[in-house]
Amino acid sequence: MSGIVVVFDFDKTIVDVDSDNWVIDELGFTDLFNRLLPTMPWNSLMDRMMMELHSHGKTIQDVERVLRTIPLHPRVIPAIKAAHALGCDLRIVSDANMFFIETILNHLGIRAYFSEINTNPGYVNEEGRLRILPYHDFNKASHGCTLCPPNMCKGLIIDRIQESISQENKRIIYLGDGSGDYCPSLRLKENDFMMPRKNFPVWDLICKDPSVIKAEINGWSDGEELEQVLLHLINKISIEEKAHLISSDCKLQTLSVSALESLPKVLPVRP
Ligand SMILES: Cc1ncc(C[n+]2csc(CCOP(=O)(O)O)c2C)c(N)n1
Ligand SMILES: [Mg+2]
Repeated sequence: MSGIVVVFDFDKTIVDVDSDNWVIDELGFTDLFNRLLPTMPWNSLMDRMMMELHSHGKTIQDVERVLRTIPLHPRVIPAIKAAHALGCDLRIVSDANMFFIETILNHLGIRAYFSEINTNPGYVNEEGRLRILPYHDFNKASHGCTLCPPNMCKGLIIDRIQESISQENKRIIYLGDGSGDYCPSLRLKENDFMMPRKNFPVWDLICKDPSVIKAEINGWSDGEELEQVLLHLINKISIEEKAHLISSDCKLQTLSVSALESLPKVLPVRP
């Protein structure tokens, strides 16, 4: 395992559209969705829309069927497989939901490449209706971050990932497109990498004042560039890691030589 954790956003990063909009549009519920959007938070609206789909006779199989046709750039899966083969720990942080993400990843045969999926819970209830719940239960307590939507602060999730890897000196590469990916980008450290999708909301937010981002910024436009930039960064970090190992090895050798030199040349003669 390399010393790299790659954190992927899901919608418009791994898949090329918003999975929520894809399901609503493909099943013909766009108008109702647009009418309700001004009245409630996005995450609560998705739960409500799943109820609407169910009461209009749309089944879980209908939802799964449209999820299996979601558009994806052809270089994204090879990029994920290559990063995994190079020993990176791959994780997902997404404001979509577990049911959509797992259905898509299982269909694509890439679920097992990810060690962790952090997203809103999504499950089929006893009536065969999909429930979508908030990642943070904002009715109990607010997560306290003003940059993020009430149901999910991706920055808090990055904090937790950083804590879990802090002993191991690992570095993070974060890929994302949306405004929800701005908060985590502010929490990355000097040795980390931010890969914002060019001309998407997180890119525009970063461009307003790039100096507040401590991580190195590397943009990408589509799946092909995502693959090129990601593999370039992994390669660059691996070379740096090797150089660091060699230099610390040299230091050890120098240390042991000087330790030998400082030893008394002649053993003291016992009286
Ligand atoms: C202006 C505006 N209104 C509402 C939303 C909400 N929204 C749209 S798609 C999506 C899922 C993102 O998943 P992922 O985190 O995987 O990209 C969410 C939460 C938005 N992004 N922008
Ligand atoms: Mg996204």
